[in-house]
Parts: sequence; C-alpha cells; structure tokens
Amino acid sequence: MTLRIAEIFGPTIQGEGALIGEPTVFVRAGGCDYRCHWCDSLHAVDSSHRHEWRPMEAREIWAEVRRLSAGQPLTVSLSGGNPAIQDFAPLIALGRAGGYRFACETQGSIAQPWFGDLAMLVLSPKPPSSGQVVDWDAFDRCLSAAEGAGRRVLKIVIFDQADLDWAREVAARYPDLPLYLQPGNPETDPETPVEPQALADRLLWLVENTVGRGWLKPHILPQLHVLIWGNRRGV
Ligand SMILES: C[S@@+](CC[C@H](N)C(=O)[O-])C[C@H]1O[C@@H](n2cnc3c(N)ncnc32)[C@H](O)[C@@H]1O
Ligand SMILES: Nc1nc2[nH]cc(C(=O)O)c2c(=O)[nH]1
Ligand code: SF4
Ligand SMILES: [Mg+2]
Repeated sequence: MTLRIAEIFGPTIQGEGALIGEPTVFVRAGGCDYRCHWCDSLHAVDSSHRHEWRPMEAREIWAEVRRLSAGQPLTVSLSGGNPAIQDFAPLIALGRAGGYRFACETQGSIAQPWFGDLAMLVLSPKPPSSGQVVDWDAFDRCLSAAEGAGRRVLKIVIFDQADLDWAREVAARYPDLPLYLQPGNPETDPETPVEPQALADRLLWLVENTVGRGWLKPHILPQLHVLIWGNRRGV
C-alpha cells in the first residue's frame, strides 16, 4: 500500500501549538476533505497539485525521515492535507520501533485506529471564517480513537471575533482538552513576504480579546515558522 505524500521536510522546529519549538520532521500527506478559505497548504489540498504528490511506501518514508534526522530519534509530525484520509499505521510502527515519536495534525473529520499510537493528536476544528462546517459526531469519533494517545489537544485558528466566540463554545464543550489559539495568517502566497509587525498586531488583538477580557483558558501562540521564514514551503 502506498501513501500520497506532498512533502517530507526537516528537521525544523514545530512552529505551532503545544509542541512549539520542538525539533520535528514533517510528513505532509496529499489530499484533504476540507477546503478552508484561508488554507496555507493548498499544495497538499488542491487536486491541481496532485501530480506533485509522490506515491511512497511506508518504508520509503521511514528511510527519508531517518536520513533527514541523521538517525537521531525525534518527533515526526503527520500533517497535510488531512493525514487521516490515509493509513499511517505501518509508518508509525516502523518509527516507534526506532525510538521516534509521532504527532498528527488533523481537523477531526475522519477517525483512524492509528490515532491511538500517537504521542500527540492535535485536533484543529475549523471556525466560521474557514467556510467549513464541523461534523461534531465525526470529531468525537476522532477523540475516542485517540484515547490511547499520549496527549490530545485543541488548536483553533482565529481570524475575527466570530471565530473567537465560536472557539469559546468549543472550549466549553471540551473542558478537559488543553486549548491553543493562533492568529490566522491571511497571506498564504509563498512568494509574498510576511510583515512581522502585522503578525504582532494580530497576536496583540488575540491576547487583548482573550486574556485581556478575562478568558484565561487558552494558550495564545504565533506561528513561529511564519515569523522566521514567512510563508515559505518546506520549513
Ligand atoms: C495546513 S493544516 C493541515 C492539517 C489539517 N488539515 C488541519 O487543518 O488541522 C495545519 C494547521 O495549519 C493551520 N492553518 C492553515 N491555514 C492557516 C492560516 N492561513 N493561518 C493560520 N493557521 C493556518 C490549520 O488550522 C492547522 O491547524
Ligand atoms: N515549522 C512548521 N511548523 C508547523 N506546524 C504545523 C505545520 C503544518 O503545516 O501542519 C507546520 C509547518 O509546516 N512548519
Ligand atoms: S483542513 Fe487543513 S489542510 Fe484541509 S483545507 Fe483546511 S487547513 Fe487546509
Ligand atoms: Mg502550516
């Protein structure tokens, strides 16, 4: 069985959420069941890029991860696209036997048995600004499938007040899950430079409208990789 892989890159640092700053190799799966208006990874979503997605066996991916990390066990982050469309169990088994640990980023629309083998499942339900509608039954199935995982966290992208109000409802629905918020990045063209002050302004708005208004639950973080490299791919 081959997997459709848009890119494998690293080691870099995890730029988002609970594992921010951690040395990581990314395996980006091709294909997504969502079409978020502001997706920053369309090269792994839009079928116009399909020809760039490489069919790879789990052992080929594993060899590339080991090559990039020079055989030093680290965290491998499965992202995409939606990695939950595909079967990553064989890759996770190979990697774990070698001492590597696995994290996965998914929107929570498709559950997989291999969620239970992860050290970290990042569930990132999509707010109103994305134009997508969350199927909460499917989302709950993802949470259940990951009961054996090391950690499960929520990470929500915030563009505006409506997203923030929505995130607050989601937080109330899942009081036991740690919550990470990150400002949405409206500029996703890899060639367009990112303005650091604009990133800081969006972060300030988010802090003022959460912690600054007495909502003390969420962790507020920037996309660290965007701060460092802008919208470049493969970093
Ligand atoms: C590209 S997605 C791939 C994994 C999965 N499809 C998902 O959405 O969780 C990885 C992360 O990037 C976030 N993201 C995508 N576009 C973004 C943007 N323009 N600004 C901020 N975060 C973004 C997603 O919400 C998700 O948390
Ligand atoms: N450095 C870095 N951190 C990330 N965190 C989540 C990413 C993703 O696109 O899934 C990502 C990414 O593409 N690069
Ligand atoms: S779910 Fe993730 S990969 Fe899919 S379109 Fe939305 S942000 Fe992009
Ligand atoms: Mg990204």
